[in-house]
Amino acid sequence: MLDDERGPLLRQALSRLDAAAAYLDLDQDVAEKLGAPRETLKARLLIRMDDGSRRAFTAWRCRYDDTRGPTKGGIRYHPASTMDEVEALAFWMTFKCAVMNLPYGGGKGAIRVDPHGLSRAELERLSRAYVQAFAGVIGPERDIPAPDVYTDAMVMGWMADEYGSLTGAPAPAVVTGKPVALGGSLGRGDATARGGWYLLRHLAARLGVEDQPGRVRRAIVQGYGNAGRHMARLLASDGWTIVGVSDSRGAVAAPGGIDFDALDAAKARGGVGLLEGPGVRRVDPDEILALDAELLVPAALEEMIHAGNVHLITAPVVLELANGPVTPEADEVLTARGITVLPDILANAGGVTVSYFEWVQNRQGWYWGEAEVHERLKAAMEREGDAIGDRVAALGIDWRTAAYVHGLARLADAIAAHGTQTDFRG
Ligand SMILES: NC(=O)c1ccc[n+]([C@@H]2O[C@H](COP(=O)([O-])OP(=O)(O)OC[C@H]3O[C@@H](n4cnc5c(N)ncnc54)[C@H](O)[C@@H]3O)[C@@H](O)[C@H]2O)c1
Repeated sequence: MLDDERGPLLRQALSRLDAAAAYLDLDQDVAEKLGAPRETLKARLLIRMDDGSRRAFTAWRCRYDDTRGPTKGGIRYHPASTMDEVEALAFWMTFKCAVMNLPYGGGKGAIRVDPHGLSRAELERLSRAYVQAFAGVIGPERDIPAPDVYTDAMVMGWMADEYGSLTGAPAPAVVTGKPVALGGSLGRGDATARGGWYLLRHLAARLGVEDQPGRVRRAIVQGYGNAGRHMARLLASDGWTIVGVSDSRGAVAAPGGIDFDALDAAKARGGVGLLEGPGVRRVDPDEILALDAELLVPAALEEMIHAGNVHLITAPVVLELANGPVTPEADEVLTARGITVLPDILANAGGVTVSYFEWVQNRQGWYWGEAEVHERLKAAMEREGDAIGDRVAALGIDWRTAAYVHGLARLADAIAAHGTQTDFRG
């Protein structure tokens, strides 16, 4: 194995694999196969800017493991993206798909770019250039991208269109998270948050945060973006009071709850920190972690909760809508303090689950109503939440380790089912 080629973020992600492996009787083949990505391709995307100049952007696509099916994972547009980050995210996708029992392996992609600095036409040219560069890797049966940070349905629509042009026929199943008009699934827009919300509602009694007469349930949402915004509204619809929110530009505390229309207007004007209203006060982003609350939802980026700020958290339950928002050191602190962390590979798996539904609908050419999508998502979250909860109880371990054990058991079964190991042993 090419250990030295793995970056720090991927190594950190792999430490979760080692922790889970201790609870399973695994063949050596499993560690060897999952210890590094199957392939990571890098390209230099050269596009024409609106002013006539040409600019190059670095891009990657990683297919981490495809034992359980075609690789699946989003594409991120971010100025700080690295190959290491892409590979760590692809590793998480491998486990997330296994945890949810989706017939997929894990992949991920990125372009190192600040999309806010590009015009819409430049963004479209860049997105199409990405598909041109990686057209030999992606495909409905091989590797299926989706949106991630700073990419959305519009970007996926361009990508599906470009792939169709290159191959000579429309192929909607090549990406998920498309606009509904181009074969996207109803219910995909809020699927990540909705999946986390279904999971929380189902496990609420087990976690001690069920609705009870006279009980106030307060939540903090770190990262008021795609996932965080939907989550805040879903929680509020269930009687939760949202007492703090943040984005990359600021944060507010609102002990009496938040007016979401005013918050969206503030976000559109330049960030949630611009929200004003009775009892609302602007605070430093980390300060919201210290607010009195029963639930903290990290929904921004990786490593936002670390050794330097974990001590601020008082909420007894943390639900990870972001990928990798808690560093392993911070995670240890939370576990030692008895705080329950519902891990990313379960808690934010609603997005990829509805992406799977979208792919199934595209392949069938048969489209489901929104209620059917919600019902199937709810069933999937509850089924895997219960199965992981059972491992927590049986093994006396935290939810993250139990989720990894759950996913790893399925991956190990698939690796064994390929059958070759016995051919070479007596
Ligand atoms: N959208 C999905 O379907 C989906 C699915 C699974 C996981 N996720 C994960 O959820 C996270 C958020 O994704 P998204 O699609 O909502 O992206 P997004 O870009 O819509 O939202 C990210 C939000 O985080 C905020 N943010 C950035 N830096 C911050 C900081 N330092 N402090 C506070 N807030 C900060 C941004 O301002 C933005 O509001 C990512 O980790 C992503 O990988 C998203």
